[in-house]
Amino acid sequence: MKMSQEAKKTKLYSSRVVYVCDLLLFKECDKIPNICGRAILVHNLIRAYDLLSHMHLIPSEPASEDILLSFHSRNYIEFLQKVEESSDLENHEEDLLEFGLAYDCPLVEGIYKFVQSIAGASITCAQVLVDGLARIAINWCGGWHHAQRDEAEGFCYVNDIVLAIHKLREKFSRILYIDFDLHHGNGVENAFSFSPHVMTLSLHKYEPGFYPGSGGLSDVGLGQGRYYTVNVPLKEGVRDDNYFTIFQSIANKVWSTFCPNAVVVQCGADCINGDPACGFNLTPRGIGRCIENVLAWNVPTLFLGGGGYNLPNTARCWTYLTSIILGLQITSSIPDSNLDFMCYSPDFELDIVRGNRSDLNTAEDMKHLTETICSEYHHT
Ligand SMILES: CC1(C)CN(C2CCCC2)C(=O)N1c1ccccc1/C=C/C(=O)NO
Ligand SMILES: [Zn+2]
Repeated sequence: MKMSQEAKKTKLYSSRVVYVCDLLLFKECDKIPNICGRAILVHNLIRAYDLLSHMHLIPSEPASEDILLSFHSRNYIEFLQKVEESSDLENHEEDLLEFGLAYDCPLVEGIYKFVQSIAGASITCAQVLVDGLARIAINWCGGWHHAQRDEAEGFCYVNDIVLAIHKLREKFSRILYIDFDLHHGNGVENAFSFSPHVMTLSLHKYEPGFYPGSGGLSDVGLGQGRYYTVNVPLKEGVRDDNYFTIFQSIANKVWSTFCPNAVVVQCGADCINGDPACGFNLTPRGIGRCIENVLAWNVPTLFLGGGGYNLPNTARCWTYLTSIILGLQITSSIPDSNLDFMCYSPDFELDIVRGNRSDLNTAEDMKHLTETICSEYHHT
């Protein structure tokens, strides 16, 4: 049967990697406190390594009110719209607090437009995967995993991940969410804790008093979703080999039992050595090995950003991960054509080496975690 032009075009894209390239989005993303300037730094480094020419660049569409309401409450969304219009914020004090817009989620200028833009980028990527226009999509401005249905949390104002997974559910029946961020992906886990269609797997630092405090080993999901929530609580200082070994064991078990037909990966870079969050002792190569495992599954996959407070290191990490996703070898010396070249001093190297701090996760800890988690499947 002769292939139509449209089908040929779609066929062509299906092996492609789509990358959200939108200067307006980068500008909005740079409004987020603590990571101001990060979005364009990441993009500039990816461009300096000439990786853009290997990807299909797409602009981002802002999310409509209806799409935002597919997860967030009407109260929360209408409050964001109201606050954007009003100039006198004084008498909104208690409302701001009620919707989490304080402390680590201070009000940002034009907050509703900001939320539409941030959410829209990940949803645009999900739409590309649903339409079969590509097998892989990347949005380093996404990954805001703490936002809850009716409030901002942990400097996440909108849960773009939940909205993107909701969009993917239009076509895919079993979606695996993997969260490599240093912090537990509580917002995404909460949204799907009752669902057997979305399995959430989060590896994170877990110790008394460490934010957000959820994501313990016994946190396995609820009701129909029991055993579709997987948490890997780790002590501080974890290194590449321990991390990759436990990820590989769990990921392969999840692959063979859950058989996902789509994957969403949150690549928060605050787990990398040198981040001020100072939690784990990983390097981009360690995370790179984990995503190589995911890429080998060959199912539609969406890659998102997340935390990452050492801005040059976050740019190094996500540029390296982009090269892994593209299957390209890139040099470790930062191209001096890069606009922000001086940010990468004193080494001007892409590689981030691990620190000397010890890995508090003992071999017994890792064995216990692996056995407990991998044995869970006898119940289902
Ligand atoms: C204020 C920032 C966002 C910045 N920050 C950096 C700056 C210095 C050390 C780590 C935090 O720990 N923060 C937080 C504060 C309160 C609640 C959550 C977070 C972070 C969440 C996160 O990264 N999720 O993936
Ligand atoms: Zn984080």
